[in-house]
Amino acid sequence: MNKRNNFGYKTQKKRNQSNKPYGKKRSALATQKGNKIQGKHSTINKHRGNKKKETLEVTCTGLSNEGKGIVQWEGKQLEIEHLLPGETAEITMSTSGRYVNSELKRIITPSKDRVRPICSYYYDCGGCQLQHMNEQAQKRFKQDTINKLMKPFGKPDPILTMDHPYDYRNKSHTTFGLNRERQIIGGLYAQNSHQLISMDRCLIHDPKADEIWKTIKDMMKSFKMQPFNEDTGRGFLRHVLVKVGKVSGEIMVVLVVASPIFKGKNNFVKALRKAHPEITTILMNVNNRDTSMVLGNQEKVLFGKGTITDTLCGMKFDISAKSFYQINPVQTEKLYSTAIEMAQLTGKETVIDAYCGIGTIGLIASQKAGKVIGVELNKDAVRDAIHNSKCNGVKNARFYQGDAGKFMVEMAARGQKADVVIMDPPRAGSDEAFLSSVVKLKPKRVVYVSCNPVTQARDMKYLVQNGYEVKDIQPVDMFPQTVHVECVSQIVLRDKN
Ligand SMILES: C[S@@+](CC[C@H](N)C(=O)[O-])C[C@H]1O[C@@H](n2cnc3c(N)ncnc32)[C@H](O)[C@@H]1O
Repeated sequence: MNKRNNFGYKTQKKRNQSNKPYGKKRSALATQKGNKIQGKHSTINKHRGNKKKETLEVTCTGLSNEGKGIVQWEGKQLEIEHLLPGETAEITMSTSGRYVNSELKRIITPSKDRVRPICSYYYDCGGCQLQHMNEQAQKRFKQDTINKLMKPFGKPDPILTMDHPYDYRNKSHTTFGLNRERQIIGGLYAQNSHQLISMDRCLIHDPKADEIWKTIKDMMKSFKMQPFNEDTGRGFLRHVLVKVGKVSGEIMVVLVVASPIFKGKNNFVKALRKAHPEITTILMNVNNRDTSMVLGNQEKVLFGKGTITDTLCGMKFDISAKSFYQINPVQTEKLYSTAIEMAQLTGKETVIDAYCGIGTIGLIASQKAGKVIGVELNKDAVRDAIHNSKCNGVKNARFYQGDAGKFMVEMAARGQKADVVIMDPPRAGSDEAFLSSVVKLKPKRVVYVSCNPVTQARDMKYLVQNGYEVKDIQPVDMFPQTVHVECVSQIVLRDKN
């Protein structure tokens, strides 16, 4: 058994021993970012000299953007996971060459914001980073993060939080491995690693998804299905992806396998459907590449239509295995309603839905717009968007496959017009090709939806330097218990332009 102190905190040494997949070793350091080295479970700070492991008493002065406690040490700033502002604690510092690994050992004076995490895997998994904070502290942390990043543009509105901040993820993917006793285990990778953490419930997943993958894990032995081992390249089942339509109740199960030869697949599908008659479609996805990407290119429908349908803001959306679909539908409705309100549509406008995924925002906006033009890189998502347009009887929307930046450059070169641009790029944000074309097209309003306010603030700065001003900023908590925060902003063309 691992030892925990009063606050449920385990030491790094104990954590490393838990549920390690057979024969797999935790590797040492990860990537270097500026002057900081990011480690697997702990923050590793660059420092000169060779020192032995030592224990220090420190006081936390604030939180980093990643939710880590900031402490000062010998004139340097260290970031310690799971430490809260105002807390005094013992940390261990171990030096290896030029690198110092600092981590929390014992909390001496706990913060009033500290709670015992309700997930028993919290300190092993790393998928959530804020469960040791109460809800008010999580809310304050996210609001402060957005306020700091958006300071050059004005004061953001209060964050829209979730009433029940658990069970919200409509998509989960589980990985399988063998433990030391060579029994099959299933769970999630620890953050930034391929260390499999055996678990039977993730409190932010839809509970149904966890029941399904556990059934699959229990079926594996009788179907002689081995978990795939990344090191040896042997084994069959790599992951199970489950997507749940929260409103429709439809469920998709994707068996991600290492080889297209799936012996006994009909019996497997029959047994799985018998155990879970609520599953509406089952797919096999073949991923035989040496990659950390979950899904491969080959896909075969084993049962059902191969997609699920869900309802969002009163419209129906078909979702494929590979298409992006927001993972928290309760908060997505708040996000989309805010975005469409910010677009201030009157029924006449030409709206660009850039990075449109399966067309959700554009199709919802089409009810209030003259016409919608959607652009998206993923061809499966574009196919879904076109299908979704037809299913909802939308006549004024067109969707195109391609890079949004290139698409906008071509639009600007052809002298085409757009009144409103709604953009929702991936975490990396947009690019100069896209943003400079927005500046050329001069839409009256840009509504920028983002899951990464750091890149959003960078892109907003470009627009502000090129004729736009920020009118409204609304953070939305789409990912409770984690450090992530969604943000939508309304950016308008300044009068003189
Ligand atoms: C955050 S998702 C937003 C999707 C959609 N707006 C929604 O709310 O469901 C970002 C989307 O951008 C797409 N994407 C990524 N890079 C792109 C690019 N260069 N050009 C166009 N789309 C891109 C991704 O495939 C993904 O569907």
